[in-house]
Amino acid sequence: MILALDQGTTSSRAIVFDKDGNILAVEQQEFKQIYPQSGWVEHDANEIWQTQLAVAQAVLKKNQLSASDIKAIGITNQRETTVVWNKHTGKPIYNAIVWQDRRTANFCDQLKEQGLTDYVYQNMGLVLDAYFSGTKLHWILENVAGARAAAEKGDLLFGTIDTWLLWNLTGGAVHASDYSNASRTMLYNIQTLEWDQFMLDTLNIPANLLPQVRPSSEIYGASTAQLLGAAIPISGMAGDQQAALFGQGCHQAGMAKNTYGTGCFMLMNTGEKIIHSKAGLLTTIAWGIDGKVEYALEGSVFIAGAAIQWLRDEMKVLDSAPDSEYFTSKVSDNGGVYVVPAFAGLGAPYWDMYARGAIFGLTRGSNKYHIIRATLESLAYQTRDVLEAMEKDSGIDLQTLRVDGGASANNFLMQFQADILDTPVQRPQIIETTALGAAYLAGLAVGYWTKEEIKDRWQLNRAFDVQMPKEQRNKLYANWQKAVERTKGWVEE
Ligand SMILES: Nc1ncnc2c1ncn2[C@@H]1O[C@H](COP(=O)(O)OP(=O)(O)O)[C@@H](O)[C@H]1O
Ligand SMILES: O=P(O)(O)OC[C@H](O)CO
Repeated sequence: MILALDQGTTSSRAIVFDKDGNILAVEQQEFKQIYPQSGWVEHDANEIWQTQLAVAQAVLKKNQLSASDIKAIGITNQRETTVVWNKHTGKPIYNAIVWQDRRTANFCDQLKEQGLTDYVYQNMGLVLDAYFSGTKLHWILENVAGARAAAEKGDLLFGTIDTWLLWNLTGGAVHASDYSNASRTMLYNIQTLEWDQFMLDTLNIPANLLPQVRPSSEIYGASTAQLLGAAIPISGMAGDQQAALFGQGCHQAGMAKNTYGTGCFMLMNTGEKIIHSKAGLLTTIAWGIDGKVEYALEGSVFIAGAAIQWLRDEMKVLDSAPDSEYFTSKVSDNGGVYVVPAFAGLGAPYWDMYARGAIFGLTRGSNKYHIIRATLESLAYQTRDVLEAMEKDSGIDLQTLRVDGGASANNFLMQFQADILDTPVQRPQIIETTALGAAYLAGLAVGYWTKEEIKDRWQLNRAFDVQMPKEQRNKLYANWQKAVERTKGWVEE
């Protein structure tokens, strides 16, 4: 069996997979979202580690498994989220700054004014945006008392969540990341496969903070014996979206998947080729395996399932996210209502750090069901924005879209998605493909699986074919585009 640790934006999960890639057991714990100011999002890095450890321990205990049943551990994680800790005490010096956090937007603008946009695009494959780790790390060094001096003395370590978990699991013995996570820092050169000295100098980041970057499937170290009962090799690591691409079996260039979690992330495998987007996508490292690095094009949508959580937690119009499907069926259409959930600005393909969320088209007859429906629909429209960019950049007309992630369980959403894209949608048996991908990467490295064995494992759960007439699709999407335009540049700083 393989144990996958899936550290997401809103919860930590531990999933045990058997040799056939089936889920044997799952444990999950949500943790605190911290919003210290408008546009800021933080996590307590200790709580991330504690919840992740607790679910790993619980999944073994509740299922009468022992460490010797587990051949390897794979780690997959929310990407970009930035932790800095003291390497002697193991204590974070500040909360983890989450990928959705916009506090460095102004600093990004200054970097743009210095003419860095093209450098970042060519060498990091990224858009110069507050999304990525580099400016978050810079902020911590500049703003946390004593941080700069401690960094210069060599007392601090930086990591994205993969690195933080690996360091804790190995009792501080291993400070490493994998190619896929490193490519999201805006500090890692995806052409030379090295930390980029020019970016480090520009952001004033001492190189001694940085983890070693290693392949996504190899033995990094072992968990310390007291954590899970005995030492277990940790042999797979990848950012959650790249892990999902792997878990969806998109191992060949031209294959793509879309994950509906907190955000929505569409990735297309482009093989060993770096394709620089002209349509607002990112170029990222998919994984490094067997001495070879492969790349992907990515469309990152910041708010997707999080908008449904917002309906549940802030608007209090839902008791649970799955209820959104039932409530949506209470109205026959969106009643002209459009929700643009630009709560953290807009990601691909717009890249507007100053956009904010809005509801359009309200009339006296609008009710909560329309708003719930319009919120679900917004996930599908955002996906179309990204798919159009993907098709332009790759020159590939996608015949079907493979989907996964929590919100892909929503049948209304998946049908609407196929209709709005005018492309059939395929949902696999296992929608926990992020964890599955991490398990595959870990299992490959310890010889639990061969590449051949995992190649054709993908199984269809349900296909959603296009049913909507063209005129209706065009009208809905045109209104969406109009709504998006009106949210842009809302915050003036
Ligand atoms: N049936 C559903 N319909 C709509 N949204 C859902 C449904 N189930 C879960 N979600 C949303 O999906 C997200 C959880 O998906 P998950 O893949 O676990 O995300 P993450 O890994 O980002 O934490 C939540 O934001 C939740 O609101
Ligand atoms: O937590 P998730 O699964 O929504 O993923 C977050 C992404 O990795 C952010 O880039």
